[in-house]
Amino acid sequence: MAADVHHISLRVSNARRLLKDLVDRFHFSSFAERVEKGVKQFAVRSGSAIFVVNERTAGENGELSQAGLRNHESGVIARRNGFSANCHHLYDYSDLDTHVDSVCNVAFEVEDVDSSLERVVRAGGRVLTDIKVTEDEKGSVTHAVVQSPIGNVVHTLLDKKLYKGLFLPGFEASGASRMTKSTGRLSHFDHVTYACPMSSSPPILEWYERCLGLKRFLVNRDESEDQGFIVQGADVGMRLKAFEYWKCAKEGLRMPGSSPDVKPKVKFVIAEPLPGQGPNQVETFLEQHGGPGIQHIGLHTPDIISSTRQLRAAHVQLLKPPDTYYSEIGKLSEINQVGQCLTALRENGVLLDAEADATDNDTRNNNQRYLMQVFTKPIFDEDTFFLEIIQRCGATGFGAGNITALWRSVQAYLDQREQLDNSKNKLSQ
Ligand SMILES: O=C(O)C(=O)Cc1ccc(O)cc1
Ligand SMILES: [Fe+2]
Repeated sequence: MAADVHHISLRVSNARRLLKDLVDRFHFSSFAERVEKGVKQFAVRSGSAIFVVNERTAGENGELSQAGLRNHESGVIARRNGFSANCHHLYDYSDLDTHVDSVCNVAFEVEDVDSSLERVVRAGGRVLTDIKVTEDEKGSVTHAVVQSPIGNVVHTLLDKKLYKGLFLPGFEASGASRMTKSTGRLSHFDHVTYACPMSSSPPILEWYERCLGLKRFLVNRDESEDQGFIVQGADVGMRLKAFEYWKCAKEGLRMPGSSPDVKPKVKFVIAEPLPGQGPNQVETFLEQHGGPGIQHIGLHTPDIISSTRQLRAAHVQLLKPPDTYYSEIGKLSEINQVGQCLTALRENGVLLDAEADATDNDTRNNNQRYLMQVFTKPIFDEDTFFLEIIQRCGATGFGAGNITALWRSVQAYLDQREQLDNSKNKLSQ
């Protein structure tokens, strides 16, 4: 039974460069690392959101790596500080590697790896790395890795109840030159959005429910359970379906980290293109990434205006919504009603969507639940991954207005990139 996201790992060709971006621009703190010959893994955090940046090495896929060490299937074991591990990216699995930078592992902290894995196997899921115990002087951690039904995405299931160390066995505190304090306000992972091929969501939802016990979550109240939430217009066409981990208490399981410091639940969103569309951002992702995978991650902040100001000051490029967004009918009163400031939102390109409550006839309360969002430009070389900054003020889903505007902001960016690439190609011909 999956319970909560422990960390999310990325596999990139230049780990230090991404680390520097996450620290200098997104104000993550660099706190733990595992740097050995041929292996680079860096852990950074902001609030409870932890990214592990793993560097891809040339011969990783089952061949000898640069350090002359084989991957785990060859069974070559390294011993270091009394700690046994294969000389590869720990708590990860690389054989499904893509040719581009990618976010490929959502690691869940579970109550009991044995029973979680048993459930996966019973439900027909594929185990990539069987149960392993890693340990150092601070205790031990049990983990296993399973394959998700989505492209190169895997899930590490880990239990660290018996561990008192900084992060995970095998990692050490970052060297003094790299150790930094988090100065940003990004507090936790809010959601992970997968880009998937057309009509692929039913078996994906079924897999997550059967194997990990995650349950369907309606994106908003206009969603049909069967069809998902369809966002469609002249220039927009996408089907969204979402799921989240279930309140495990109902099934007699205690979540790790239960009160007093329960982390908010992370949601998972599947985005599929709709039939009959022209080029669009979901297809672009599938093409450039070489298959389905994680398209973006929403990071929560308690104050999106101060966060976006801080990010912009650090040269993070945020996508702008269409010019007309803030002058749409009703937008200004929606913004005023919840007590936000149009100028501050517009200045930072932040979108606001209020969740109207069908059962509540008191208009004063109608628009009290809302959310604010903005996308960053892609943070890898290819357009295969970007971050989203999100602040929820009572709203738990996603609003149609914002989704459309987010879609348009991404599409405008991609179209501009394509034009630029085309003119560059023409010049070089
Ligand atoms: O609204 C959100 O935050 C989403 O995650 C929905 C979404 C998914 C994919 C896109 O390309 C654009 C928007
Ligand atoms: Fe999102």
